[in-house]
Amino acid sequence: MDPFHITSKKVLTLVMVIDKDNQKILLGYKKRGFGAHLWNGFGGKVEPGETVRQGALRELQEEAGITVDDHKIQKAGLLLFLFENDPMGLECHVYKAYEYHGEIRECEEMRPQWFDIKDIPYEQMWEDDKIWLPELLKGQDPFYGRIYLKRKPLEVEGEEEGKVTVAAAAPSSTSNVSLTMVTVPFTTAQPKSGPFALFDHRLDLNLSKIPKEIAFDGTIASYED
Ligand SMILES: CNc1ncnc2c1ncn2[C@@H]1O[C@H](COP(=O)(O)OP(=O)(O)OP(=O)(O)O)[C@@H](O)[C@H]1O
Repeated sequence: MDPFHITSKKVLTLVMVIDKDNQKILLGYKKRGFGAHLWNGFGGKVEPGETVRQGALRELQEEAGITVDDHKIQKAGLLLFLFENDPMGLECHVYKAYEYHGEIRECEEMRPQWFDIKDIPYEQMWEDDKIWLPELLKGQDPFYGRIYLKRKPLEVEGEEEGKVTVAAAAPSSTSNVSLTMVTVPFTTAQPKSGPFALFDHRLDLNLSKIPKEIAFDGTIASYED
């Protein structure tokens, strides 16, 4: 049995806000939940009754306090995250925006901060971000990626430098009930890049050749712009 076979998916969004003039990117430090203690774009689960784009705009507003005009948020890609021995995949719709309204502010889930594009903290981000984010920044989008992840062992060797409370990866991905908060040590030797390690990936930079409906693993991803 293929350990990466999925039978269902959750639909998620991820918005990257970029200041082209100053060559900066807005990232948020996730304070709790799935991906806690990692820097990432802003996003979350699409709620019933909203389009993927509406979900992306809502999450950006909730997590960073800012809004983007509907026509100014551009689809940058579609990523399918597959976790070993987890039948639930995550279909992540990635957007980019170069303009926004409002004041950036912190909330109880995310702490936003601008980073120089040349100093993106990839070592404290999901390991897959370093696969696709450089392509987005180079304008090599839209892309379609399949990202295979394996749970990291919780035990770490080496000198202990600190403790971090993370959501231990339980089989059901983002479902809150399946996450257990545990405190694990981290060291300088261990990248603080979350509970999953990148196992394999395929990134296709030629999304325009892929039909609007992409069939994979017996399910259909709707690709809206
Ligand atoms: C596996 N590799 C990954 N690489 C890069 N980004 C990843 C990711 N896996 C999940 N993400 C993003 O992390 C956020 C989780 O969102 P998440 O907190 O679960 O959603 P939401 O805010 O709805 O949750 P609440 O239930 O309200 O806490 C969401 O933007 C999603 O796109």
